[in-house]
Amino acid sequence: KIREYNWEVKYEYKSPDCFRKQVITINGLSPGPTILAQQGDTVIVNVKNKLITESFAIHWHGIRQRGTPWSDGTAWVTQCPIGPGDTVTYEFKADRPGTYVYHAHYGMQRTAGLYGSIQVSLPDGVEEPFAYDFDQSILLNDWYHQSTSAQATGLTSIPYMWVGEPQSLLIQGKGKFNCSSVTLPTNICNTTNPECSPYVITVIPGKTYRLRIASLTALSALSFQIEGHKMTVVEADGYNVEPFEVDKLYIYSGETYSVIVKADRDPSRNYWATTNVISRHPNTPPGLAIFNYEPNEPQQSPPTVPPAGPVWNDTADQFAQSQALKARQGYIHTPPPTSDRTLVFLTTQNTINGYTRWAVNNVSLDTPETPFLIALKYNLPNAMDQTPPPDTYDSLNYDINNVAKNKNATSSTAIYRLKFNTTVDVIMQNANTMKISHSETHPWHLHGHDFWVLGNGIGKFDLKEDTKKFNLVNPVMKNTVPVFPFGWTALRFQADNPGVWAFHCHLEPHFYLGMGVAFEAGVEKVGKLPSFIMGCGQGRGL
Ligand SMILES: O=C1O[C@H]([C@@H](O)CO)C(O)=C1O
Repeated sequence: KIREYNWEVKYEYKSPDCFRKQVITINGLSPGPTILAQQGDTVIVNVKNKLITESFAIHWHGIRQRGTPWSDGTAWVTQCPIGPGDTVTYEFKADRPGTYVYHAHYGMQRTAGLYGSIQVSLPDGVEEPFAYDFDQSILLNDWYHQSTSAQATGLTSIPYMWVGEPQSLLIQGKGKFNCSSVTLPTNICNTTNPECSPYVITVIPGKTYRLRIASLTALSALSFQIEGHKMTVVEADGYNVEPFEVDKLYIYSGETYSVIVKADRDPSRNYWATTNVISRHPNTPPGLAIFNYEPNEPQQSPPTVPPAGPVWNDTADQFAQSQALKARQGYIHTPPPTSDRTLVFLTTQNTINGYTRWAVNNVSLDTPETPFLIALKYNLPNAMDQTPPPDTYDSLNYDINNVAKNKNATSSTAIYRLKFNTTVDVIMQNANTMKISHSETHPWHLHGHDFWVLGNGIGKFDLKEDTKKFNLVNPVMKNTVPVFPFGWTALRFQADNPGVWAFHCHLEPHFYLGMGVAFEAGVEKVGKLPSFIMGCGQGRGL
């Protein structure tokens, strides 16, 4: 079947957390419309850019884009940004069931509100291995009052102006900023504005719910919980996982989970659904929604105080959830037993000519003038740097637990070229930032593929010993995975999707500052590129 959507993208004033701000909307909405498809459907999205003076690109996060690498929507990797006034058509196959998202992928534009959910259901007659009565998408986000361009300008200025912690957390686009903490006229900040009434999840007593929870935060790692209710995790990034019960779900930017919740508590009252910042020292109040039992008043505040979130820096507990994720029996995709190439990626915070950047093996990714897919498909060698970035780092001499002696890095538009159909291991190694005794959690997202998560640990990855401990029996497959402070995460994937694909930290400021790479495989097999991606650099007129 074909699922066709017509979208207009434009700025509107919105007050998602009671503070009025210019927000990028789709058909007047942020979050935008949910894309609903069935496995095997073709999704067509006609998007008109009505931003007047700004371009964009939209990434379909978790959709592999097999056969349509030009529809991946990643500015400078798979396409030129779409200019004001243009209408373009993204077309792709929803080839796997599961929970996915879409979002802007140009500069830090995701932070302006251009995002939404994608639900891909199973074909008729095929059943999930878990039962539920109703299905609902819940998008979690963090929210800044400063505009995207002001944030981006600060990050690329000398001195560096860090974006800081977000002002609020949004649950399905709704949050509550404490307007009385600032002196602003009530037309700019007003907590009684109905636009920022809490999001309500309405349930029927006794029924079972599948909540499809996704995080598209700019910066924050989150925990999510529903007061008094246990949640059973059943899906992660489109794959069935061996069910496990939690009272709070840790979720990192770019991840999606399905949890099963039973509405089996005292139905005479409502409950809080809350989200809290974890992994970074929080300076953002929790996000609150109402878990409403019918027929209680939806907006009726629960009689209790919202449950406290988990301790923000309990890395062991966060790590434990990652360890608990296993492929579900009967749904295991067994990884190849060995890999053809191993990339060891040390990720660091650096300076380049006085600017703060992030780098992989000391190379910070620069944006080319001609998107990689166009440059490689048309063999335009002077469109990008040709010196291959390094496969590994000097692990013998690099101390991941201390600030680097030499903080300098280089920047480059060179990418990794993988042999088509080979198996590639990527070891993500986290290190100390430029601040003493400080390392952050980074969620890494791979475009165009899902990867097996073979293992993770705290400390420096030991190529000999840790490789032996890889889980080759029932590793979960994902498209986004956290790498914990001072820790490592090992991934394996098959370079079997012709195209050029970004692999990057999903935190907006970090990718913007170069924390990513691009992988090419089988680009000669890519079909004719559509003209809508070609409007910049050497792609013009080809
Ligand atoms: O990229 C970052 O910069 C700041 C800090 O390291 C310097 O201000 C921070 O917390 C980041 O994640």
